[in-house]
Amino acid sequence: MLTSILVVAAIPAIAIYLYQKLYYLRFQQYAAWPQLQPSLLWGHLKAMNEFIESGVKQRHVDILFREIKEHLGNPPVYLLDVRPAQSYPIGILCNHEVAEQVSRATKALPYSMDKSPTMDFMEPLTGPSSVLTSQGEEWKALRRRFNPGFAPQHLLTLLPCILDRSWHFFEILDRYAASGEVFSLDELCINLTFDIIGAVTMDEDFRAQAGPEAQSEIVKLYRAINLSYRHIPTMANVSSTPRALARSHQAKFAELKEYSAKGGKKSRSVVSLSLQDTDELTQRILDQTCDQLKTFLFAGHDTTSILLQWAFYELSRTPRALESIRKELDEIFGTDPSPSVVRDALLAPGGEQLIQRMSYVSAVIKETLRLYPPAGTSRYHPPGSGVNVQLPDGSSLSLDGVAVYNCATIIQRDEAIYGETKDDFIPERWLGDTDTSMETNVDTKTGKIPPSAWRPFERGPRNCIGQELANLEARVILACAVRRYDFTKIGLGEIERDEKGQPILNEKGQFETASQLYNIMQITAKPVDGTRVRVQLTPESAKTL
Ligand code: HEM
Repeated sequence: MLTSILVVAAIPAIAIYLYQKLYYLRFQQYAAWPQLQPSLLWGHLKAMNEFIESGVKQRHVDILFREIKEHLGNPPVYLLDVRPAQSYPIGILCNHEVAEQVSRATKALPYSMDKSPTMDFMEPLTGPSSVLTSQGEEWKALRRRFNPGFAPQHLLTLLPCILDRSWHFFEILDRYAASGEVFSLDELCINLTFDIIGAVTMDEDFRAQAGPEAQSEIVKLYRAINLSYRHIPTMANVSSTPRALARSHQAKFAELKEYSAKGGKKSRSVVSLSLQDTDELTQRILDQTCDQLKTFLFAGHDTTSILLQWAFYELSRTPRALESIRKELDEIFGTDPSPSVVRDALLAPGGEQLIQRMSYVSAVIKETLRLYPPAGTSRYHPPGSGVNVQLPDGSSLSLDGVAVYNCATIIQRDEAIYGETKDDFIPERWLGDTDTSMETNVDTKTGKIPPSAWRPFERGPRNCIGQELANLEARVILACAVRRYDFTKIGLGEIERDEKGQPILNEKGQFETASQLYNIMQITAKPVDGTRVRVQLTPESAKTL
């Protein structure tokens, strides 16, 4: 009897305790952060849902984050309390100076802040020991091991391979130009960049562009994995495909063992670098190498293919930019627009210097990655770590316990930096500072754009190891393609025409479009419709046939 009375009496006390605890978590713990009005039970989940419902539901979270930031009056950072959906809140970093403090090395954090557990969703794809998600000394050792494979001088030796793989791409485009068929540029670009990264990582020809019959199993598996992330991945498809990948990689290692035994350790492919100094292929080494291969294969093709799609699309609706890029290429390679002319010049002695002269091409790449960064970084330190950042007003903010996200989509469209043209495709803004390398990226001559306000490859020690490869691929492919083809977007983002069937040029020098092409989240940020296009040979190219 007494026990029952005590239990009944304890209920209000427990309820009050729980209420106070929840009240603290929702309204006090992170009160220093700008944020939407939280609800006691749901934090910001309900409010976020209202934002999701107010627009196209599939849109990429970066677009949603941007809308919330504008709603909040453009603070430099803000908080989304997504507990209990996740055990920690998310901090959206919208200001380049704050983002820079998260990504740079400090005395206390020589490899910058740790990667966030929000990255765990990548594990089925990249494995537990991936260079992308590993931390501390383990990460440093991996990075050191792979750096030689991405040194600028070494990358130039890949030029013949990049050009060779690109040839299939141009052949396929020629076929589509002849048939007039509508096709997915996404599929073509993915297959192209997969073939290139296959050669770089494994010295392999995956024949991704050779059609479903001839494609390597790995290509099909990656496609399946990627699609499984389109919606919430089901355990079945996410867990089985990487296992199959692992089997496939392990078969490769057996070959490699033989290859190494013959003294073939000179290659700088990821697989060779991963196994260098290895005398015995233990299961641990096999597993670790497999994780790195999975990481490089994925990270090395997906993002670059997105860059190409958006670049072709933006050029197709910006006649001024298309004219400028073609003019630059005419000046460098002569007026014959055949890709073979560009290839021959690039492969001839001194060809590398021609790449350095492609300022406008680089500006197009830089501007495309500014508007449509395919990826970002997220970092986390648990409560009590003592990690703070300084906000632009000089105040200090604790990041402890918050998974912070450097939202490049927001940062790279900051009106305070890019002005009223923040949402417009203007490659010219980069002329005079077309260096796409994050290490050497410097202020423009006018000093207007701070280096940290352009961060598609992220910055600091955990920046993208493959950025120079991506830049090289994109420059070579654009240089060969933009004078040969005219792309026309079909469906979403299609150009509007007047009653005479002519495109309508707006005051920004771009063709008006009837709707807007946008990104969705499919691991990275990619165009929603796979970039459906039609392609034609340019009149100059048609003449050379
Ligand atoms: C346009 C193309 C690319 C973009 C926009 C891009 C973007 C990024 C970003 C934002 C990160 C940081 C991710 C994070 O902190 O979670 C990153 C890391 C990484 N990227 Fe890329 N990437 C591109 C191309 C490539 C290529 C071609 C490769 C491989 C050859 C590659 C391999 C990697 C790897 C291995 C990391 C992890 C680096 C580390 O933590 O040390 N990426 N990339």
